[in-house]
Amino acid sequence: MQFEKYHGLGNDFIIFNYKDLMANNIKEENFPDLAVKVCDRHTGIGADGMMVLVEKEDRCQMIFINSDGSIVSMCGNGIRCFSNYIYNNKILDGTTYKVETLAGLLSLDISPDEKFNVKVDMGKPLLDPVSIPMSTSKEKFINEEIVVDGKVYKVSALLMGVPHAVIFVDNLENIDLVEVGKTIENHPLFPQKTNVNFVQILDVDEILVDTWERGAGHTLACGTGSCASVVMGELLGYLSSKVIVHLTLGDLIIEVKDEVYMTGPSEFIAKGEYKYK
Ligand SMILES: N[C@H](CCC[C@H](N)C(=O)O)C(=O)O
Repeated sequence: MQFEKYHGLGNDFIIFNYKDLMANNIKEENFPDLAVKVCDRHTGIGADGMMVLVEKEDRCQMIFINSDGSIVSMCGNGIRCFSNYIYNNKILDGTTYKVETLAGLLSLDISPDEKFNVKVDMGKPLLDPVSIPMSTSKEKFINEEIVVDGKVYKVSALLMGVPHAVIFVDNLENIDLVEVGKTIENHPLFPQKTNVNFVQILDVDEILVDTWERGAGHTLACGTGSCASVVMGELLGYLSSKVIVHLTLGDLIIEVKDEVYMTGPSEFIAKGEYKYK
């Protein structure tokens, strides 16, 4: 099957077209197994996740699957890569794309410059535990304490398309991201697990974010996680409503208005033929 590989600030994805998968007799029930195999960085192509594009009348649908095979509703860096694929393959016209996801219908404004910057309306965050979801009787879960290996972490949780836990720290270098991230990802408070974002504030409009992703592990960037971090920082009075998020390979601009807007680049890496066994 024909694939294309893209990355959004190092968060990398393999994209297939649904029609091509069907033509190769790949059933939807095989998508999770295909994702695990194609995302393997030794025996596959290698990626943090896989996306399948379904062409529709005036929009496209994005099916997103983590590298562990879990199907989830949304991916911020992924949807910018997805729009790059749409543009390159001339699937939709114009420079505003509508993309259907399990988190809802999203609107993307593309500027096909050399960095292919895209502004995505990421929708509204949800803070009620039922929506996230969380197993707690609290009305909101903000700056609540979770103990990991004897250390107390102040955790704030929200749904930004997908579940996110946000932890503000003095210095990212002092955090055992893998250990703490993995523990909170799988904490009983999160019945569908969660992504975990560690945030270091540089200024009211400038932060560093490092993310342990549900179903994908430590990634170089997380778009929904960057949005979640700014939403929570603004809510707590730490941040302004427009923030530069510094990630390993570059920056995202996050604006919290009526909805949350994310602007950032994506890059085509390769295309080719993948043999699914
Ligand atoms: N990397 C993605 C997040 C994927 C979310 C996925 N890890 C999950 O919620 O299970 C992003 O840029 O928003």
